Amino acid sequence: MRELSIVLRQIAVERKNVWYSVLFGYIGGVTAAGLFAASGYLISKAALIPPVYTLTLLIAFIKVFGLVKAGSKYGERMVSHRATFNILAGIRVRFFEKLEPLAPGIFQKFRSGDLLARITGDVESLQNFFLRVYYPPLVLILVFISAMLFTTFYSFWFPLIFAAGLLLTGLIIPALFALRRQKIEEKVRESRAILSTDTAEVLYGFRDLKIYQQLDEKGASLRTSSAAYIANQEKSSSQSMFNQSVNQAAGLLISWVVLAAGVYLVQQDQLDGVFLAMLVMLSLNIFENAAPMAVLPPHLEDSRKASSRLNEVTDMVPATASEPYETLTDEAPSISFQSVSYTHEGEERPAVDQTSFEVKAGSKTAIVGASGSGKSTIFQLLLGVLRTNDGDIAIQDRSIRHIKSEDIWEKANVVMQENHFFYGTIRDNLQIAREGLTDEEMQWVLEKVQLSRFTLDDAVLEKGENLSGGERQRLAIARALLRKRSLWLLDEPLSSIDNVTSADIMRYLEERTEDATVCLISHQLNGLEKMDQIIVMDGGQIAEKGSYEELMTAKGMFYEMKKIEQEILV
Ligand SMILES: Nc1ncnc2c1ncn2[C@@H]1O[C@H](COP(=O)(O)OP(=O)(O)OP(=O)(O)O)[C@@H](O)[C@H]1O
Repeated sequence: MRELSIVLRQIAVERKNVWYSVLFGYIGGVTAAGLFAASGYLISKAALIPPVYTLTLLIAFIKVFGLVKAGSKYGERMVSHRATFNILAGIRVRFFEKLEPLAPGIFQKFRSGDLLARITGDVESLQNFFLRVYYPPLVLILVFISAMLFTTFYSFWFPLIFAAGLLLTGLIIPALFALRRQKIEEKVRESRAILSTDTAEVLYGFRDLKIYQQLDEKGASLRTSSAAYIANQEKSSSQSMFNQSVNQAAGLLISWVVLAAGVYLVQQDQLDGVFLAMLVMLSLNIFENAAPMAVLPPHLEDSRKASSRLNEVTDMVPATASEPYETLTDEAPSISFQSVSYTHEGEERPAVDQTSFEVKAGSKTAIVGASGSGKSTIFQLLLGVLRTNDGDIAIQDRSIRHIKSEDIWEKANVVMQENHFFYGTIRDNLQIAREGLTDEEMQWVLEKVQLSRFTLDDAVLEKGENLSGGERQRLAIARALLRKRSLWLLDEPLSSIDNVTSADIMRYLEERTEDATVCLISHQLNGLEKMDQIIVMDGGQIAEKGSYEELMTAKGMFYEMKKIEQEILV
């Protein structure tokens, strides 16, 4: 049951609606049984030609039962569904709250399609836990107990038959079917996850698949996984119908037993024959309600599996700061790396290996080096997205272990190689920089990054698909410029922009970041002359560091890189 804690906790929050569901369910069940029983009694009694007022009274009873039954069934549906939607909403919020701190590293463990299947399919399937597993058995047992108590007045045999029937239809038959259902439900879940993963891959990789003419092949594989999911769902539904029908047949059989017992008792003069139809009708009604119990174990199993899959994600321990928490001031920060090492999950070679360097407050540092030398990993460690395996990082002389990542993100302007853009307008994408931005401020900054040909109302498609790589980079810089922060982390922010535009924007950035601490990752070695410090990375380690002049005089790696760049440019 531990795995169901995610849903049980939300049910506890909804306990008022849960109790109402049970109450309305019980009233509905008892009045439905009363309606059937009174109808049976009315038919038998009418055959004996009683006084009219007896029949009138019985008809009035039936009408009242009918009305109360309809009202309470409606009430039960309403509160139980309200509870279910609230429970699902609560689970989704909880799941997202847990997911948020895991977000940067989550894709190392889960594929996005699989994660989507968990967030949508698994959460959705938990609706069956409350609606079919949690409260209906309670209602059923209460109605059965009431019916058994009622029939005790006629003979002790009836409650015994009812109890045996409840055992058969509520426990034995569902348990017998449970195993078969388990297998098919497992297949449904598996095929749903495969379909979701395949769909996400085709959607994300659509353009490349088209260019590499692999779309037909991927499309065919997607159709196969979709057909497998549909087939498994069909099998699951028909099996569920079959199980319910068998349980219903068992219920009818019990009603035959009630009839046979009743006939015997009438013959033995132990029961008035006028009650026979009433008892059979009562039995027919309550065993009809027991039929859905056949699908209870699979729903329970399904909910257990769905919860476990959700727990697999939420049980991941996020890389968080530990107490005592330290907060950063708004001043330009100093940064210090002390023998920092980090190895990405699943990798053997450290991406950053025993790296130490200092960045003075308000200084400008460039990090250069071959592709894969660990430059971006340094930024991720600095932002607290990744936590060091070894060594320590300090910002404003405070260990990053005690600084919440949100605090670092709050203080930093980050422009990465790839930045996310939302579906909407240029304005929507700039407004996330900070609250209260005016159109004038946004237009002004667009001019500064040479995007003045765009208006604030121009559309931006998902992930900025309708913008060129360079335009996306400039829009990301514009967004950062609007934030006005004292720490700038720029990871090749101008790599897709032509040299002239890039030099202009760089000049403007220099002006705007005069007092800020700037760390710039760059493949271009031009324009680094003004940097206070250049760090040259090689295979996760610092090969050399110093000012431009120092490195050029040392004639080391930087000097060689610069020579190669010049040869290429000539
Ligand atoms: N999420 C990840 N999972 C596993 N390995 C990773 C991950 N990200 C980076 N790496 C590995 O870590 C090493 C350093 O990568 P990093 O992105 O820091 O290099 P980089 O110097 O920024 O490269 P580039 O200049 O191409 O951006 C590389 O060998 C890379 O393959």
